[in-house]
Amino acid sequence: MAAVIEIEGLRKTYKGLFGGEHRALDGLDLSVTAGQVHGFLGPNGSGKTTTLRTLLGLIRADAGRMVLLGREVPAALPQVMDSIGAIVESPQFFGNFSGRKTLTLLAQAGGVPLSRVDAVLELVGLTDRARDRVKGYSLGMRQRLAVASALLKEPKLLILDEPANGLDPAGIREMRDLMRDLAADGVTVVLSSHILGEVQQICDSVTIVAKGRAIVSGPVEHVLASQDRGEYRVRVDQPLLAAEILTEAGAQVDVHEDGFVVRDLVDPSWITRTLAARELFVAELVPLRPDLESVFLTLTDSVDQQVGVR
Ligand SMILES: Nc1ncnc2c1ncn2[C@@H]1O[C@H](COP(=O)(O)OP(=O)(O)OP(=O)(O)O)[C@@H](O)[C@H]1O
Repeated sequence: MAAVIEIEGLRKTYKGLFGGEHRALDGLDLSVTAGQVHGFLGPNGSGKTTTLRTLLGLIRADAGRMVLLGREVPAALPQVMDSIGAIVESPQFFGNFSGRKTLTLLAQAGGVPLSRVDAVLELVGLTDRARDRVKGYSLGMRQRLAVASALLKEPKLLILDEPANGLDPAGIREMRDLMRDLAADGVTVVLSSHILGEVQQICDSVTIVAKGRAIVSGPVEHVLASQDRGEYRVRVDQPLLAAEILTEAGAQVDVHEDGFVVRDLVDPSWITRTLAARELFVAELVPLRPDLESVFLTLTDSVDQQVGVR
């Protein structure tokens, strides 16, 4: 599959008013394949917005290479911009205009056929409220109106900075369904977020950034598998004795208040066999699979520690 976004070695240092410097991007790499929903994740201040703004030509990088839809940018931005919809800052709408009027004005200004207005209203699920004034819209509806405005040009690539910010669970669910529908229609979606549970459900692939660098990237299941430590939580009568037996037999065991966890295990049946041989019978054996949140915290913490010891 062709890459829709390709970024290599992106660097950006902000210069402060009094001669200070802040390195926001420190050689960042990012690759997004066509037709995917890609999560661009990182803690606050890790460089997500700076990356997206640089990609869209809103700020200038110090170094690095960026390719958008097969064209080198920023040089080719005028040629590719019509194929890209982006929301990198909360768009401001006139509260007294209706959703339809807002989109109609934007369509006219952008030379987009007016038939697109009803199409995008339908896509984002705002048809029923299209005649209402925007000032009566919920935050979720305003977000959907913003997405509708970004979809007017029928973009091949949609870039959204924190689309779920400030939304309640129902709003987040609507946004998630919308992203999936767009991807099913062939639109590549890149969204930055730190609502990781949602990202895990929406995204096909992710890039996790910390301190201006990508620390892991790939399909969600690969990223999760890469951090799988083969852990199993065991519940059994006499947990302390059981933990001792397994440790003596060579297992890595962490004892907790409510039982124990065996790590780095390939075959969980080894636990049941080993304990049964000593007349201890396992009541529960639960694989502990990492989720995106635990992977994110482990990886970004380890970057913090590396920077701390430098
Ligand atoms: N215009 C600016 N001038 C100086 N420093 C800036 C500027 N914009 C961003 N920064 C700094 O650059 C770093 C990266 O910021 P950026 O907004 O790209 O991070 P982010 O990952 O999008 O964070 P968040 O999740 O909080 O939006 C931060 O330390 C931020 O304070």
